[in-house]
Amino acid sequence: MASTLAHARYGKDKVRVLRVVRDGKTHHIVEYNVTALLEGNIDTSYTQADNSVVVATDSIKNITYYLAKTSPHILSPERFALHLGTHLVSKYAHIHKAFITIEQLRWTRIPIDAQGHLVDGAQGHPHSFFRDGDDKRFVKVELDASAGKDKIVADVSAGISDLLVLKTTESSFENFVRDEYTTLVEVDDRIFSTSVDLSYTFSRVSIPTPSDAKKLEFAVPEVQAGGVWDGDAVARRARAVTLEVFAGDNSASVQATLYKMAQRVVAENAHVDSVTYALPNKHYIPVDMRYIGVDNLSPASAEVFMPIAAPSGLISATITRQ
Ligand SMILES: O=c1[nH]c(=O)c2[nH]c(=O)[nH]c2[nH]1
Repeated sequence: MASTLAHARYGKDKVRVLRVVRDGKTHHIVEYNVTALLEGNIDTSYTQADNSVVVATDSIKNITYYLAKTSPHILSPERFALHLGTHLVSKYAHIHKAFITIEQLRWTRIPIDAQGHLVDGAQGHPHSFFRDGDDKRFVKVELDASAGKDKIVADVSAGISDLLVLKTTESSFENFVRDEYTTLVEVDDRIFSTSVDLSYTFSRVSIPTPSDAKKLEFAVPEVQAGGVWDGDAVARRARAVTLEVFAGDNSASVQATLYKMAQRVVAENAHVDSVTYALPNKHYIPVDMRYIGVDNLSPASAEVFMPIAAPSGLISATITRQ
């Protein structure tokens, strides 16, 4: 037969889990969409209908829920992904790699003061939450145990998607190439809106061998809260930097603003090796009202805009530590 199985990977997608952690009257929650995929000596399940090498995707789902119940790392998506992946490659002799993706949905405490009133900046209710944004935090972990179950290494990247922002001034776009195809006019003042996709890559970590495949604890000191790459702290800083630069930059272009954001993420996170941003330029076009004698086109008088769903620009770049 003139074909061969070049690559095989399988597992469970969209495992939805909400976990409550009760700390007295204060409750913590996380909501995750988990993808857990496996590679290893599984080729015969494709080529010879040999299911003896298949850990059912239903079992992979069950393991995800079991660890959501028992893992001490559940509140951190980076650590939970490392734990889940480590468990999978440790437990099954013929599984050499695990690919875990976790998307975390936002749940923020409702800011209620001691009198029960909604107050901006109040500490937050102990057990009531609201969705305060459509942006998601995500984590991607690749666990590789192919050098041996005692030599597991993990590549971890994480980031933010769908963080929608808009500013109404301090954005321009001038001095671009002008030729026979150019119709865009130069503007020194425009709306700038984008839906930020940001991902950053951490330096590789080694996972200490779990002494028993069922053992749930594993310690990766650099990954713990306060460690050299504490995923929660990096995610918080990356989101803050993105919003700060977006708001504060007098933008010459999406490209120039993106570069400033990425430089700061690298500068402020010692163990982030590289940062990639993908920024759609979500165009808002001032409506031409000259037909009725109204100026809505010059930057100072433009007040009514038409959001353009498509096409959009798409500006991306990766910035690495030197
Ligand atoms: O910030 C921008 N970068 C571009 O590359 C571009 N191209 C375009 O038409 N408008 C813009 N804006």
